[in-house]
Amino acid sequence: MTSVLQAPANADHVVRLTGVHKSFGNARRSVTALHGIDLTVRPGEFVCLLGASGCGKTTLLNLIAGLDEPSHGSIDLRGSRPAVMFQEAALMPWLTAAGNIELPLRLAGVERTARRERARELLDLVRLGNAGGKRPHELSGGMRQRVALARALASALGASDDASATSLLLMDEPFSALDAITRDVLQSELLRVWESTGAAVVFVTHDVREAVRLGQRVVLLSSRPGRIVQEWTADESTQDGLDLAEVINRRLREVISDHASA
Ligand SMILES: Nc1ncnc2c1ncn2[C@@H]1O[C@H](COP(=O)(O)OP(=O)(O)OP(=O)(O)O)[C@@H](O)[C@H]1O
Repeated sequence: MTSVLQAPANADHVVRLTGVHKSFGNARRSVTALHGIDLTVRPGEFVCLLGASGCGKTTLLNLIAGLDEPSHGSIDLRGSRPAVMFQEAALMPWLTAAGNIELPLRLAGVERTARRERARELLDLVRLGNAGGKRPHELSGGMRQRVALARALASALGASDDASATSLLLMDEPFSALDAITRDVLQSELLRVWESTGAAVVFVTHDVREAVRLGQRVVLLSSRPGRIVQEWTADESTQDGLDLAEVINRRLREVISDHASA
């Protein structure tokens, strides 16, 4: 059975996946990307999905975003459609930074003064208060991703000052194309923005250190098909004096070598 449900208003989650399975292709040439995924994300939670290339991270994010449908299983989503942020900022080149942030509000029918005000607030939030009038080609890669983050927040939170804890932001390796220094800065910025908005975040990465730095929970996926093999909480105590990133790295290497020898 396949279903995408709207949860009741008092749900304890922003999204809950139960037995989610996704295959591509037809019966003769079918690829099982995801198998039996059970995952609950609570309001305001920051969850990192970690896995090797091709393990189904993007497929999972697309299903949560409603860009694709599961072959089996259910996705129980609270509130409005989640906002998505990708590796590339994908800004409209003819619009200013402020215009790009206003776009989802415009599409949602928010009136002009309210959306301008909201765009200004969000530009300040991502520390681009002076760059609202610039077009994407005038911005650095890091600045473009800040605009994309503000646009995603506009989409997730709308024009309301009430930064609702029911909103959900999906991020697909948003910093992986940036240099190490810019990535480091944007990771800190994202944590600050997450704390100040209260939105739940599902963040896809193949970088263990990034997952451990950002996530309250790190969920490890295996490959072909993608299954959840283990998950850790950020405050978890580890044995043998290893830090959590090293523990997860070891498990990731085991998962990759199991897959290679299968
Ligand atoms: N539209 C599609 N048609 C056929 N196969 C697909 C399609 N989309 C994804 N797949 C397959 O599903 C599996 C998971 O792909 P997905 O892009 O979700 O992985 P990923 O973990 O996000 O990879 P990466 O980290 O490299 O982006 C892969 O084997 C991929 O080839």
